[in-house]
Amino acid sequence: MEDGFPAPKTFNQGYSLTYDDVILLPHYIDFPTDAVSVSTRLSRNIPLSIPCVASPMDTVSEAHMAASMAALGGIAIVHYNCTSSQQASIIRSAKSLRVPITPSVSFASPVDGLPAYHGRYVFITESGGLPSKLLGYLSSSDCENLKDKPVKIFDYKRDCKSVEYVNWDCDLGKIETLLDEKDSDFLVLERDGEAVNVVVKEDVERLKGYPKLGAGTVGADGEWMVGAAIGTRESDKERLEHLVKAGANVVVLDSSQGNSIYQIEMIKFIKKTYPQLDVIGGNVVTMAQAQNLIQAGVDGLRVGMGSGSICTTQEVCAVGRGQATAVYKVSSIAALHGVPVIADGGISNSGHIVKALVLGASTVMMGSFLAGSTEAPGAYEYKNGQRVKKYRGMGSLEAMTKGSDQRYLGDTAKLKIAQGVVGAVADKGSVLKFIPYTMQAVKQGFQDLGASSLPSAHELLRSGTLRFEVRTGAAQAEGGVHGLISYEKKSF
Ligand SMILES: NC(=O)C1=CN([C@@H]2O[C@H](COP(=O)(O)OP(=O)(O)OC[C@H]3O[C@@H](n4cnc5c(N)ncnc54)[C@H](O)[C@@H]3O)[C@@H](O)[C@H]2O)C=CC1
Ligand SMILES: O=c1[nH]c(=O)c2[nH+]cn([C@@H]3O[C@H](COP(=O)(O)O)[C@@H](O)[C@H]3O)c2[nH]1
Ligand SMILES: [K+]
Repeated sequence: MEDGFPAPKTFNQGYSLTYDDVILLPHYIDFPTDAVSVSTRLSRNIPLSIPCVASPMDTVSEAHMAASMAALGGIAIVHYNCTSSQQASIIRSAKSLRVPITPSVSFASPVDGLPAYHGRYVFITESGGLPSKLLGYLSSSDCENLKDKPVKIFDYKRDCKSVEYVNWDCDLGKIETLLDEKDSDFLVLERDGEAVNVVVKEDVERLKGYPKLGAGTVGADGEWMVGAAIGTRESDKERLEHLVKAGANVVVLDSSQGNSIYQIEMIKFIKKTYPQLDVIGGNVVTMAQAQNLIQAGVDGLRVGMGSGSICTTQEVCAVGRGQATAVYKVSSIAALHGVPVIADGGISNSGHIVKALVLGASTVMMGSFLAGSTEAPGAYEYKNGQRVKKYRGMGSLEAMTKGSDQRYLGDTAKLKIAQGVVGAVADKGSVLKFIPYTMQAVKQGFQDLGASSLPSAHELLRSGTLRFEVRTGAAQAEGGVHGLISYEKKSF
């Protein structure tokens, strides 16, 4: 008596399926939720304690995201829509944020006016950001007094004489004690003579209220592990040299279609030049694409073409694949070679994460899911009364003209075609809070399936014990909230 379909039968019917199209049939529970382990690998040699990766996008992954994802046991891949020295500086900065606090303050350079949105303080630094030399600061009441006046805030700053400095590797407990002892509202963390972070008392209180952090992603040097994205141009070889010097622990070759001569040559170059460095290739969605990159020597594969929330690739180029099918197909071949797979794009809830992992992925890479967090780059704005942050595709016109012109206007292509959009996502608070809750939900999904770990889920998948069904439109509607006049969706 057959009930549900095993994966090969579900995914070999000529349909491009995505997460919402399929549903997993529950199996047998013989362990508690807390017995589920979600520890995994990003690539051959990078272990993670949670399967979460922040996408290499300029509205997602910079220093604070990288430090916080590593503190959670995941990792971020720093984008490369900037100069190589800026990218290297983001990596160094992330590694200096031992306590992953993202301060609710703003930063300005000596030539700046009052920022439109400032938090409790505006800190003036040489570079207008961190790490940099601190030159002075203004409190929110100072800012109120200057409001609507066209001033250079540097002329009105308070000096740093009374500012308390502590070493960058100070832990949270010590920071808290020092704030009390010095009766100060904030402390500046410094490394090699530069301010690397500012910690305000209320941010310490907030951090203490978040779920307890587990094992972070720490490298052999005792610092956070941070990944970096690069392209496949000649100039990316020089960029990589800077990034490796800055301490990048893994490199992602960032392309929508990774099965190219450019990428294969780059993989071979990196494996020869930096044999200790893991290289993740992609993106791929078919077994043949994956096979080529595996043969070239990748240590991990990134899967997804057109599945991202800001992607227009499938519309513009007519190529891509439904993400559930893509993850299943690529993982099937990658597993034979021990190459971990990253399911990239299209994640909008914990159920999607469960599906991606159960279909064979070792991690999920997220853009929109993280872009509204405190840790994502950029300031919050208000749109129709809602607090939002900007989120944009790296193939959007706006992102392309910011830094990656060469990639698009390069040698042959003279006309720019966008493959992404610019948008905004709602404020979600800190990743340090919502990622642990999301992981708890993933563990509950695994428990329902009788999978106590990722390897056990993959074993259930390959043995045909896990059963799938494709949901009709009506079944999908039934699976969501329906039939109510109004409701509030609060997950935790
Ligand atoms: N996952 C997805 O579905 C998609 C992601 N994106 C994102 O947008 C960004 C840009 O993606 P792509 O346009 O695919 O970037 P890309 O850098 O791979 O490709 C841009 C163009 O440069 C060419 N190229 C690359 N290396 C070359 C070399 N050495 N010599 C000559 N030509 C070379 C490529 O063939 C392509 O025409 C990335 O951040 C990517 O992740 C964009 C579209 C889809
Ligand atoms: O077609 C695209 N045009 C773009 O401009 C673009 N920018 C990013 N990406 C890809 O989308 C992933 C993030 O997707 P989510 O927001 O759904 O997490 C990312 O991780 C990328 O794989 C793009 N795809
Ligand atoms: K899309």
